[in-house]
Amino acid sequence: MLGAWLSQPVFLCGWIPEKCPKTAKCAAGVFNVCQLERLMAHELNDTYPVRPPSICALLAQAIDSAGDAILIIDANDRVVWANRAFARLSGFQPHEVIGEHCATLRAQTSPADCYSALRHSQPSHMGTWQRELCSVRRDGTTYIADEIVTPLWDQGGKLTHFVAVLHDVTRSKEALQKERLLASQDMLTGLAGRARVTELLTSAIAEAQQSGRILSVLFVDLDGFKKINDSHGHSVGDAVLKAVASRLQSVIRCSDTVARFGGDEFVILLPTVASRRVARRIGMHAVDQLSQPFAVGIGRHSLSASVGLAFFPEHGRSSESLLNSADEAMYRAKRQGGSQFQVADLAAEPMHHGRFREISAVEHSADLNGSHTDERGNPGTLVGG
Ligand SMILES: Nc1nc2c(ncn2[C@@H]2O[C@H](COP(=O)(O)OP(=O)(O)OP(=O)(O)O)[C@@H](O)[C@H]2O)c(=O)[nH]1
Repeated sequence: MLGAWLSQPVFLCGWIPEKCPKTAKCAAGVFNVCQLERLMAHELNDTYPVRPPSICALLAQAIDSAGDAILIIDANDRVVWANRAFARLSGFQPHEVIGEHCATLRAQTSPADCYSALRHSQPSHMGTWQRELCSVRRDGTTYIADEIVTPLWDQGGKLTHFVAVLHDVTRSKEALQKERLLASQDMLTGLAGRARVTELLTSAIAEAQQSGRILSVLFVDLDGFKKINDSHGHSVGDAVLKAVASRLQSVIRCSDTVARFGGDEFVILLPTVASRRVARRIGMHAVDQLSQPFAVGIGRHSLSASVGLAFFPEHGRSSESLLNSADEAMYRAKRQGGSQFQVADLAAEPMHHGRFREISAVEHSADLNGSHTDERGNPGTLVGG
């Protein structure tokens, strides 16, 4: 890191040619670049017929040409120097920021974001601080930079400056945020996404543990959905997925959640269901709803769904194990011809554990020893409304 070596006088002394009579003294001493330059100009005049190039100028040129933005800030948080990459990143020309307080460059001005405040925090083993900061550009937009801050000390051990090397991470941060949003919300149907429902399930498990209320998860997978895409195109497939989402929402209460887990898979979370019988009824209702033809565009499209149901705690004590159990039951429904509903069955040989995460041996044994219900769903039949 450029910022790191700026504070290393040994590196600068290494520049001194072999003939330098002061090499040993230089290597042992602590000099800043301009002191070193003065020393060399003075001491080497007799040795060298041609004066060496100015180290200050060379370093200034090197730092000015660096790819990452570099700021030098004094101990009172005022900018004393900025390079060209900083101008490209922020839109501020060096003369516009020199003399300014660093807080004027920040999107939010928190005293903790100032450089002088870093003195109170522990630096890394390299003697630097690394942090991520949101700063403001000249045009008012913001950028996020990974910043490595190196302190500079004088000969008396007093902190005089900070060198901040800023690496722009705005794009990767935005991509990550977009990815998170996509995972928390499904853009096509507007339903919760996989990450969101997993989060909700985890907190519902914690609440069910406290309250002892019944919590269940339904895993819904459409049967033969690929055929709709293949025969009528993706846009019809998309419209059918949206219609599936609204039909599934019609079978739940507002305290429940329907999520699109991915592709043609949906999850229904019933965090506080009145009884196991009600949960089974909702599962069968979902099968029934999705077996009614979908009128999309000019055509009517027949579809069906396989649904698996798992209860906390008997079919799993974590979000992953519950989802695995519901998924396993859904696969059993599919293997038996689809368009039906099955309850997770711990007696059956697990076929698909691990699709979300392997159930741990402890968890599985806890499941086997738990109060397993003997209730089963009736495949394909709708009981009640
Ligand atoms: N239109 C559309 N199709 C999607 C989307 N996401 C996934 N798919 C398609 O959904 C299909 C899911 O594959 P499968 O689960 O094998 O489809 P299936 O025909 O229902 O198979 P079974 O589950 O075995 O009955 C694939 O063809 C994907 O291309 C989407 O957002 N829109």
